[in-house]
Amino acid sequence: MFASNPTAMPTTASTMFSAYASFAASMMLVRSITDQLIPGLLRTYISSSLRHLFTPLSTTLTVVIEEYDGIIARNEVFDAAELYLRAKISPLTERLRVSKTPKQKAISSAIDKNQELVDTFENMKLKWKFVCVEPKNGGHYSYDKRHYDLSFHRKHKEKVMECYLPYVLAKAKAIKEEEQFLKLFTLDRDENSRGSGLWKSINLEHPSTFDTVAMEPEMKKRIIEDLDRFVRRKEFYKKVGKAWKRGYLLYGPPGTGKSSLIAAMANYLNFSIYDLELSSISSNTELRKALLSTSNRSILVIEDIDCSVEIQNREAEEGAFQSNKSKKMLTLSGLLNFIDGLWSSCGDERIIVFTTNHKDRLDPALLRPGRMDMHINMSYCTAGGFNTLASNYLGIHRSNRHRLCGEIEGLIESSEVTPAEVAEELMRIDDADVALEGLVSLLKRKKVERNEAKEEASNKIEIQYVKRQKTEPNVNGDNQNMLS
Ligand SMILES: Nc1ncnc2c1ncn2[C@@H]1O[C@H](COP(=O)(O)OP(=O)(O)OP(=O)(O)O)[C@@H](O)[C@H]1O
Ligand SMILES: [Mg+2]
Repeated sequence: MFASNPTAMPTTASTMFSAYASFAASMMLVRSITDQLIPGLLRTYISSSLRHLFTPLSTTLTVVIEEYDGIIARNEVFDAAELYLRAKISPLTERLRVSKTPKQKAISSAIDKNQELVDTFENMKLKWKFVCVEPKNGGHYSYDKRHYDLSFHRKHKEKVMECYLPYVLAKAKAIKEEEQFLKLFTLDRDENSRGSGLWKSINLEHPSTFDTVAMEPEMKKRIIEDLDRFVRRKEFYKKVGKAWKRGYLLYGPPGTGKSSLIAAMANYLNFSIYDLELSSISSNTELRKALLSTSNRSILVIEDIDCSVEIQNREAEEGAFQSNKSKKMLTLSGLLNFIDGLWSSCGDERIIVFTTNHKDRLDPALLRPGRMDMHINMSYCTAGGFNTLASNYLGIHRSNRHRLCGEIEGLIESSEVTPAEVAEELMRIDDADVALEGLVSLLKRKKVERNEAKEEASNKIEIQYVKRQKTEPNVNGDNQNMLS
């Protein structure tokens, strides 16, 4: 077409040059306008996003498994990974953390921070990395933030989420059951309310079991049956719309086995213990946080509830409400509300145990029927309790009954001796004759002391009565004089 019209060429070329010149000029204009209108940062973002569009997507997907879900609740996947990975350590790992508790049969190891290991599952390759981030000065956290990075080919995403992670959880559960790793949790706090406020744990190594706790066999049987019924009745609790929880109040003098019984319950049920010291908590909000972050299948223990001054009784609480401190203070109603209300909606298979040396000092609201399902009196040592201790400490059973057992059984209940005192006496020496003779003299001494104390107390009452009679002649109820 061009060839057939030679005159057209110069016109076309000049048109092209002028078109190019005007295009270049417009581009420069656009550029200078964008430079002026779009700030530098946004420009960089747009250009990096555009670049990203044209670079191929990485084939690796990394899942982050943090130790805490939010700030307070433990992430069960993290705990499971910790257990699961112990069995996966390869000879190439460069740094390990090792530990062993008396109850563990073997040394257990875990990868140290920034170490990696590779696992395979159904032809998938999975890379684990343990990461610890130290707290920054002035940051939100005062403790190491720990997490695992789990990396794999992104095409396996569904399989990892639906098969591999559930497999890790199931494996960890099996390892835990096999090792009977019960935990004892306490709040990470000091008396100035410092610390992370999170639960920290050690392995619960308390050797107490229902076989070793000295108490009346009938009472022991009732407790075991109660616990059995509780764990069996998941469906029942659901059907009647009640929270799957059970409360026990253990009361009795020091050294009668309250803490030993709690450990026996934990060992029997395979439940971890959360030991909550109310004095380390300063507000209802903190209490809520602490309780919400406990796990299922656990026993929450609040010892010496009568000593927790702030929550002792409602009057004190009402008084406090008038002061500015009220908002910060831990209140009895905060505690009770939690037990009754919030607790109902937060998890399953929870046991709560209160202990006290003085049941009579507790607020009636705490003792109301329905609040604590079972009140257990941990009394001074009974004949039944003595037989358990004699069997545990000296190997004395019905078949090889010792000649002093009868005398001890006759003396023990009137001596008001605690199982702790009996245990101490029996542990003193290996020789059963000497140990039991020692116990007989302890019981006799205690009995005399007790009678003397009783006599002294009744004398005191008599003296007071006589004194009052002298000052108020009508103290015996004879008010004839007043009437006349
Ligand atoms: N009923 C019991 N059966 C077996 N051992 C016991 C019993 N009571 C006490 N003991 C022995 O005495 C020690 C102290 O008992 P424990 O701590 O269980 O008493 P407690 O009632 O919790 O006391 P406190 O009120 O001071 O907390 C235990 O380690 C255990 O050896
Ligand atoms: Mg105790």
